[in-house]
Amino acid sequence: MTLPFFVSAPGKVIIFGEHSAVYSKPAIAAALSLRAYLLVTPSKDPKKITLNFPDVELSHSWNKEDIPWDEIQAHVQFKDGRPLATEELVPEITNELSGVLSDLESSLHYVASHCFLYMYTHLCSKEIPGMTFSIRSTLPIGAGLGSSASVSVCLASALAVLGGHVQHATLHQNDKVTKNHNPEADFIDSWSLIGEKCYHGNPSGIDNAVATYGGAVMYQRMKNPSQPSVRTNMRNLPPLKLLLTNTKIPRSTAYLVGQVGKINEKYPKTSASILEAMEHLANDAYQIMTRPFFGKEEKEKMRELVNINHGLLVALGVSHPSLENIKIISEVNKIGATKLTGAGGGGCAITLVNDDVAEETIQRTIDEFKTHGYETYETTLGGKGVASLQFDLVKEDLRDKVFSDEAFASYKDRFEIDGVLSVDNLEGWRFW
Ligand SMILES: Nc1ncnc2c1ncn2[C@@H]1O[C@H](COP(=O)(O)OP(=O)(O)O)[C@@H](O)[C@H]1O
Ligand SMILES: C[C@@](O)(CCOP(=O)(O)O)CC(=O)O
Ligand SMILES: [Mg+2]
Repeated sequence: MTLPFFVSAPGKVIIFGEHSAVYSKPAIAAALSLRAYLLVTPSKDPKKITLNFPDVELSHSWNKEDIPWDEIQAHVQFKDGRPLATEELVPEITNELSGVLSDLESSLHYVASHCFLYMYTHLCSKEIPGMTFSIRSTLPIGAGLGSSASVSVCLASALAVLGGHVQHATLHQNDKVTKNHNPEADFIDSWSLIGEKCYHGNPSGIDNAVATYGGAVMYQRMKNPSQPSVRTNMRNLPPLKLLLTNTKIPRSTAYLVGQVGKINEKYPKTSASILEAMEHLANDAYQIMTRPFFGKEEKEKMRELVNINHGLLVALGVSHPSLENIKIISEVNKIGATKLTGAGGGGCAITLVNDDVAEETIQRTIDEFKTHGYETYETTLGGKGVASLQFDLVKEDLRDKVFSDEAFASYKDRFEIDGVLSVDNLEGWRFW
């Protein structure tokens, strides 16, 4: 195995169907140009595994020998010689890992480390020398844009490569269009869902699917968890002008998904009707978005559906005053239709901007958002999926800088990270 190397995966925006996706209803989402990057370098001490996750202020090392490899691997299931991503996390493994995790005090650090070790102990083995795993992301964290899934996909792909289950990515972006059957990406997707299970408990799988394959999809989890989810690529995403605005109100997806679960238990019939409405809405949106002609009438319907979807999410109790404020401001300025995106409770909102709005009005609205402390992102939809960057594929004069742990840790913001590493600009990135 040649070290160092990078992997990278995008965040996502759910256009229709968050939360209902967990209940096996269809949802539509697209990958973003904002991404997570994971750098894997050899550890100075080959017995040590180190995590450097500065975005969440986590820096932690383990001695590889302290991991109960034999006890854990006794529970690992295999299929075709590769570790199998199970339907549920195996409680015995989580229990074995708790001993190695006992010195992590914050629950955020515990969850992130558990996620790493759970995948590491399945996909790698004690024979593989120690390494340092450093993650930086251009995505806001805990804001509804799938930062957890992009990290899960990065970890799944890097660990699958290290364990020898998957080869490094080889495709140039344009080759991808012709590739319909992709077992390596499927393996990464299945393991990143395990990562999402470590973060959320009950993920639908839409976030990690989008982070793995990129582009835009209509996604539906099956009611029977042993059946594979249905993923329909939406190759020709209509030209949607979207504003993505972050309230910066922190929230946890696991908590919000749990709250919707409680409403579902308390008022099963009422909640079933809301979820069914979301199902019809996502199907209607899919029909409209895939029409050969996407004109004024289609755009108007999309805006109506955005408003209805937001209303249904409010009914499930996952909005927040700041999200309502973004909705009010965009309506007062008549720039378009707004809904929350992702788990809600804070985090981000999307605004589907009307065609005829003057650029000046959009800018004025963004400035008004700013006065409330909100941040609006310029990003494109339909971003590229999971990718790897091998040392040898980068131009010789750039290698030392690109693959330096110190340089990677020193980038001040997302612009500096993308300035060096962007999958669109740096030569050498390959896609699975
Ligand atoms: N850059 C990062 N470095 C390390 N961990 C991260 C990073 N980005 C996300 N995570 C993990 O994902 C969690 C946030 O996931 P979640 O609550 O699902 O929000 P979202 O996926 O909407 O951003 C964080 O608490 C952290 O454990
Ligand atoms: C609420 C949900 O539909 C999306 C969660 O997205 P995020 O973690 O808030 O980015 C949950 C899921 O689909 O797993
Ligand atoms: Mg998440």
